[in-house]
Amino acid sequence: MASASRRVPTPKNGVDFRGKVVLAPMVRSGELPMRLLALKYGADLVWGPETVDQAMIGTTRRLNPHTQTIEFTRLPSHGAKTPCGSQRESVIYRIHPSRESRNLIFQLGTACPARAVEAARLVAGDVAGIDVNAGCPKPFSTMGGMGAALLSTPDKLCAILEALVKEVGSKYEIGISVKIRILKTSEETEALVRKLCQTGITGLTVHCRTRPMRPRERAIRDQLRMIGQVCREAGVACLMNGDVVSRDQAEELAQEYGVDGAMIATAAESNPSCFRSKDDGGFVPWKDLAAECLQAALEVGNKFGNTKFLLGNLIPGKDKLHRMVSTAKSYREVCELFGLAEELGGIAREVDERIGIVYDRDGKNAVKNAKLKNETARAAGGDTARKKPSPVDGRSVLAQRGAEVSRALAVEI
Ligand SMILES: Cc1cc2nc3c(=O)[nH]c(=O)nc-3n(C[C@H](O)[C@H](O)[C@H](O)COP(=O)(O)O)c2cc1C
Repeated sequence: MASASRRVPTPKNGVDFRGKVVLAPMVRSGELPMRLLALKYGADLVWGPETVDQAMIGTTRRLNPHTQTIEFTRLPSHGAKTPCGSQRESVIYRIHPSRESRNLIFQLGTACPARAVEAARLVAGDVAGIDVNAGCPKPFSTMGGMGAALLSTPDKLCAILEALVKEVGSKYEIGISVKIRILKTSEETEALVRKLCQTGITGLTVHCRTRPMRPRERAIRDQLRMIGQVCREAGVACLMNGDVVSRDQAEELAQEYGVDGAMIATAAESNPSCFRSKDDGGFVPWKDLAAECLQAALEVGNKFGNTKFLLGNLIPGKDKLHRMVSTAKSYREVCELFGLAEELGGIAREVDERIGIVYDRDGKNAVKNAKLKNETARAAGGDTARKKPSPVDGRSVLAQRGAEVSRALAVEI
């Protein structure tokens, strides 16, 4: 891959993007289990999903003793309480310090330098870099002046990056970077990239689509060489993004266009082993990846709904397991569908319990969010709280279904 003549030095606790093939920031798809899988299969760095500054500000950082993860949690913003006065905290961001911190880039959604700094300071000690999202075209992002809207307000974008470099990058010795889209003309993009490279950032990722382009439209690479050149002159590492599907292809493209590395999104969403080169073993079958994803989700106590979403990306839509997983009501049920009840049943039961899912006599789900429901019932003088979940009798319907499915699919674990 291309080497720079002049380089913005890599901060002590940061990472150099040069020579790297990395997992893209993806809301929902880039949660912790997927990042761990991508790292396992050779991603050099992983971006977390965009997190809006205001969502981070006001969170509490704590170590979860069950999972050894760092969680940034907050109480629901509406302030509503259960009748007994307690509130359920939601996890806004979760990091596995020993398995990913040194390779994790936190991506911020922001439109304000002061708020960006306040939010970034909360995670700066736990990550290798802070990235600003200046490429998301979705209305929820652009309406607040964030994401791709920042491409139309380059002075604001530069002010945000400069504030982050000064107040967060230098103090925590990590890199600050930005992810942009290409603009309509090469001249416009060049002017923007030159400006951004003067802010003190260490890296820039360019998604080779313009703001109005849909994800299915092919990425446009004809501005890439110029962007790589401008970044190289300024000593800023440049990653390309858009329609990159594997490590081998990423390395070829980076060489061809004179950029420092590549970022992969949708190809990694459906197969995170795309980061492994052919020589090292190449792509892994989806059944193995789905089972590994489930295991990682249990280990880190991932939100159940998100785990089903991640599995839904890995399991082909036409496979009947896809639908069965999507209607599953507990981790234990998913383990049985995969024929993994023996290996993972114990931890699945534990995690289900922690997230408030209990089973009824038949081994089916009894109550979702049982803790909350029990609290409500207790406060209202009801008796739901006294009912304990019964152990599963014999061979449950779920177990039978799981065994059938895993036989049919010959899931090899
Ligand atoms: C499910 C999903 C979520 C995404 N979320 C983000 C995000 O949080 N921040 C961001 O900068 N881009 C986000 N993107 C865009 C990707 O990072 C990437 O730029 C885009 O998908 C193009 O890369 P690809 O052609 O490899 O898919 C998202 C894309 C997908 C598919």
